Amino acid sequence: MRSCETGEDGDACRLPVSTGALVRGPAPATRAPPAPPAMASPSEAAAEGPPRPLAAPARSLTLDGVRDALVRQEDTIVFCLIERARFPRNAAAYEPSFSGHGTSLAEFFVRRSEETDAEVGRYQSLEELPIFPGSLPTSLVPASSLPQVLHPKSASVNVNKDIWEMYFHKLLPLFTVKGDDGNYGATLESDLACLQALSRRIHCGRYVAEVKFRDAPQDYTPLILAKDRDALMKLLTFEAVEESVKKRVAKKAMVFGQNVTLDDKNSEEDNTKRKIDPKVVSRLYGDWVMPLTKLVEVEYLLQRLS
Ligand SMILES: C=C(O[C@@H]1C=C(C(=O)O)C=C[C@H]1O)C(=O)O
Repeated sequence: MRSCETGEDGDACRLPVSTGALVRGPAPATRAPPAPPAMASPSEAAAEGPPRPLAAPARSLTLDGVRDALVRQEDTIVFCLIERARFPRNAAAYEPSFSGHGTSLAEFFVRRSEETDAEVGRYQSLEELPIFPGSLPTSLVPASSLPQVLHPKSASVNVNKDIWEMYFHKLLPLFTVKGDDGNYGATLESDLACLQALSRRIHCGRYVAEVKFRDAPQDYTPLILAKDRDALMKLLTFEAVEESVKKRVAKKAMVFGQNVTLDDKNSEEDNTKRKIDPKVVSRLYGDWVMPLTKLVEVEYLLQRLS
């Protein structure tokens, strides 16, 4: 876990074990020759490496349980954004090539971090999906056999490329101030924490889709067979839930981002200076996090019967 965790419970942003959270499979593909800097497309990413075999469905997976996990992950995401907002934009870290390298410093850092993560077994958990899955080393940690709940083919849905584009090109300019303090290492560390938190949340869409399918196979099956994306999207959408999510994350940004002081006189004034704008967090969810979660749900369902 990275530095933006709230502290008291390092594993609390995960799905509870009863929902099949600690889902593991064998390590991803062994290291390939040095990969080109271009990112894999979501479909390429899904295609890379053998599908990880999954065991029999856990009976305890419920929509309420997965939604509870999503609520808890909101805390992690808001704290991660607050951490990143401590640094200015530091745009030089994202420029296409640095010191003769074919990638940005950001991409270089994420690729190297993911190699280490792969070696320590991070991606044996199906809740963790790499952003650059193409050339990862094998895990040094033996895979353990924990309950596995996702459908093997659908489990590899990976929209990390879209998350990367959204984060760097749309979101970052909305919550960081222009400027450059040269502190690129810490900045990128906190970017990666944001990306991983967003990725975990958005790919929870696979668990949501699995539970929705199991709850109503008679509704989903004909739409899956007809490959009717629009109808699937309509069926899995709950607008009232989405409205509550947007309101709750804005409130969390307001509460977590306030300056807490012991001085009653100053506290009201300080509270107007938030560490992150609640409207940005609400927009992040409304415009990107929830649509991408639903895209994951649809993609998962389309492969659910194969
Ligand atoms: C995740 C779900 O599916 C959809 C996506 C939501 C989200 O990303 O928060 C909320 C409601 C649904 O429209 C769900 O039903 O809980």
